[in-house]
Amino acid sequence: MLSVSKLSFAYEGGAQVLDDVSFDLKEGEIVSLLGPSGCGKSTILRLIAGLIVPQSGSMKWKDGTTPETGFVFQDAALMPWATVTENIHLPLKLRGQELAEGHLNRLLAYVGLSGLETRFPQALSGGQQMRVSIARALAADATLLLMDEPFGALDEILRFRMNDLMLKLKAEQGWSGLFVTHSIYEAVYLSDRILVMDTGRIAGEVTPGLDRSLEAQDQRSSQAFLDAARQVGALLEAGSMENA
Ligand SMILES: Nc1ncnc2c1ncn2[C@@H]1O[C@H](COP(=O)(O)OP(=O)(O)OP(=O)(O)O)[C@@H](O)[C@H]1O
Repeated sequence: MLSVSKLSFAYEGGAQVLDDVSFDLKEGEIVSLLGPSGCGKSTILRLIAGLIVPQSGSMKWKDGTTPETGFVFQDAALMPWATVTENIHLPLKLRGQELAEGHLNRLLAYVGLSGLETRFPQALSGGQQMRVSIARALAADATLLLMDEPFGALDEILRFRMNDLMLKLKAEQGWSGLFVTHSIYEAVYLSDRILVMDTGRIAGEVTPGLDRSLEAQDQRSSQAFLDAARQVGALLEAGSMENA
């Protein structure tokens, strides 16, 4: 779906943030970017979203066309004056498009928000707000989701539930995702591949290869899970030793 090659980037007047970053994202894959604070994870998402432009390197989309992209951020970033339905609708409305009622209802059911259509964000829990944010990202039939620590502010139980929801949605809808997280366990559970970053570069790649036919609990306690977590930990540790 996307081939990123030798991407280098520095913010204006600042030091080099990314140095020669290359990776691929295949269709239907969730790839996580994991690494220490300030290593450049969000910058990669911003480059892919086209919000900033690299000084060198290339990003090539399959067939040469940018896919329909949805964004999910750490803060659900909902409009406080708009209901659940209106918030989900908003990005499409801004583009002059309507969301068919059947599609809206399906999305609400997917993310478990049926019955809360007329609620305002302040009357929703953190997890419910995040689910509105996910439904909003999916409303335009996104084929790529760019997610920047979407569950960082949630407690662990809710985070597990949201991780399961993402896997269910991905299995049903087939989008691809680039996912920034600080959590090794979340990355291992959610990802087809994990790109472990060091300052401005990709230090290594881990492929968890979990057996998705197992129950969530069994996946999380499987040998494959533990091995992947250990590999990610070792790559992070090696990076931090190098920078010490
Ligand atoms: N708008 C900006 N102008 C100048 N420097 C910036 C800007 N945004 C980020 N940076 C710097 O670029 C580097 C990478 O930032 P980035 O947000 O990509 O890191 P990150 O890995 O996502 O960090 P975190 O995990 O803390 O969110 C950091 O040193 C940061 O201070």
